[in-house]
Amino acid sequence: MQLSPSVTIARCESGLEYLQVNSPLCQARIFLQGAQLTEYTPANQKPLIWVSSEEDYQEGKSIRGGIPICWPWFGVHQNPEWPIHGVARVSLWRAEEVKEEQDAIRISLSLPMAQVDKTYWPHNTKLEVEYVLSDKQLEVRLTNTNLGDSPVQLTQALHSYLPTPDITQTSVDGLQGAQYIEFGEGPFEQQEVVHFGRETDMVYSDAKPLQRIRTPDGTIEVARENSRSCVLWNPWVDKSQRLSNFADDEYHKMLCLEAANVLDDKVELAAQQSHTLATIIRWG
Ligand SMILES: O=P(O)(O)OC[C@H]1O[C@H](O)[C@H](O)[C@@H](O)[C@@H]1O
Repeated sequence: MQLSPSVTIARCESGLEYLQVNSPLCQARIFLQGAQLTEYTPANQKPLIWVSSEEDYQEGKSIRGGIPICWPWFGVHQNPEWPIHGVARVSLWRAEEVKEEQDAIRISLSLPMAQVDKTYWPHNTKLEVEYVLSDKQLEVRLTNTNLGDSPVQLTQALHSYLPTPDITQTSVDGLQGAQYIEFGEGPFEQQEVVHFGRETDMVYSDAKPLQRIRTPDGTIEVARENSRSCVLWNPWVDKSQRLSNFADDEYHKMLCLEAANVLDDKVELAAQQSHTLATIIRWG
């Protein structure tokens, strides 16, 4: 079904629905499950988003790649039985609006709260995401609004999977000076540009709002708004073997740099207040 001149809605083999953008500005794909973007390629440039070759797009299962939306908690909940990274990434979102402007396509989706089990999220809030897709950059804006009368707290992340032709020749600049915890230890201070040679799972607090990832294919810039924390992840050899929908050697070809609100940077919403977490990703 055609939604606008450049945006159609279609279904993949396993049955999941997605919005497909085929525009002179870019190519992109956003699944309704999780409101998860799995493709963004600006015109005449290389893809900026990575998805596993083993992904089979099953209902109720998180897609390995793209930008999973982790909400209303990031990582393992204090009740370890609850799903890691919350429930938004496996819930069915609703497409709200597609707007084509001269230099960008705006797509917004919302998560109907009826989709969310009240055990996990008993609060009266609204959750929306807007994708702004141009020929230069991808912008993702995740807005929480507290519709209730009492304050609400949450943690969250835009868990961006980014491509590299070779992780051993990839580095991340712009985290120097930030504190991080890793595998439950720390805080440590990031002294240098980050290189990859082992499992990496760093949760940074108070990181600068822009990082540059240098890969043999070029520099990827990842900026954040209303986010002091971010997560840098590569599963390396052993964890790759344990991950769902992930080939054993795929850690060579990806990394995640995730715009987050975690640790001391959790979102605290007073009654009727809104907060927008954003990440902006582009070739530098
Ligand atoms: O396998 P998932 O539930 O998608 O989680 C994938 C990864 O997400 C984040 O980056 C966490 O920091 C990692 O510890 C976790 O392994």
